[in-house]
Amino acid sequence: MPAMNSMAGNIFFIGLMGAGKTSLGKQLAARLQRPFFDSDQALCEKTGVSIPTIFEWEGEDGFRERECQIIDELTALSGIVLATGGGAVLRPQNRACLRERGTVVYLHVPPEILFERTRHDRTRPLLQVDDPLQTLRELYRVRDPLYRQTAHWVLDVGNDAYFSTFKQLLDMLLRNQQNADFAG
Ligand SMILES: Nc1ncnc2c1ncn2[C@@H]1O[C@H](COP(=O)(O)OP(=O)(O)O)[C@@H](O)[C@H]1O
Ligand SMILES: O=C(O)C1=C[C@@H](OP(=O)(O)O)[C@@H](O)[C@H](O)C1
Ligand SMILES: [Mg+2]
Repeated sequence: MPAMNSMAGNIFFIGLMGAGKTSLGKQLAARLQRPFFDSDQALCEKTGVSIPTIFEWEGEDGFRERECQIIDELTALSGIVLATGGGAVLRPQNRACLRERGTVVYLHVPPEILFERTRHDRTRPLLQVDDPLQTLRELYRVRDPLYRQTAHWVLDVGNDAYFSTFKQLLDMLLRNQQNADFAG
């Protein structure tokens, strides 16, 4: 694999809960030797409490307000890999920051697969409901068009194994770099 460290610009991951933004983002940043940020992690560090606690104390609206601020701060950095939270695309201001300040990759995964990945997880407040699959289907219905309008690339992950997805991601970045080198 040729070196990609020279690739300019930010890489931002978007997609639903469990799509792999945090895990793939972290691994990609290590591979590219870039700083990695996760907007949820940054919020936890800033507030000193967990995401479920922010939801409990301030509701989803309070969380979205904080998320909007942190996305503005993080997308203003250069040369980073950023994993956003699944709801980051809900606000037009976030969509504009992401779209204009970096290359946005949508990790597209159907709700049924996301359900299998997240069903034992207790850290995502929106999925602590009687029927999380139904919630994921509804979130997919509302958000999939927003992810698509924000993304520069859509990676169809489906049922692929983790390392196969990671390889597809590297291939996509490499093709993009070669195109940019060719155009430049
Ligand atoms: N093909 C895949 N791509 C990305 N993650 C995968 C894949 N298959 C399984 N996973 C698992 O799904 C989970 C995704 O969680 P996470 O990275 O926290 O997602 P997000 O930040 O998008 O909510 C991880 O445990 C990861 O190992
Ligand atoms: O989809 C959402 O609205 C949310 C996704 C979560 O991040 P992940 O997508 O990393 O799980 C986190 O920001 C919060 O629980 C809300
Ligand atoms: Mg995450």
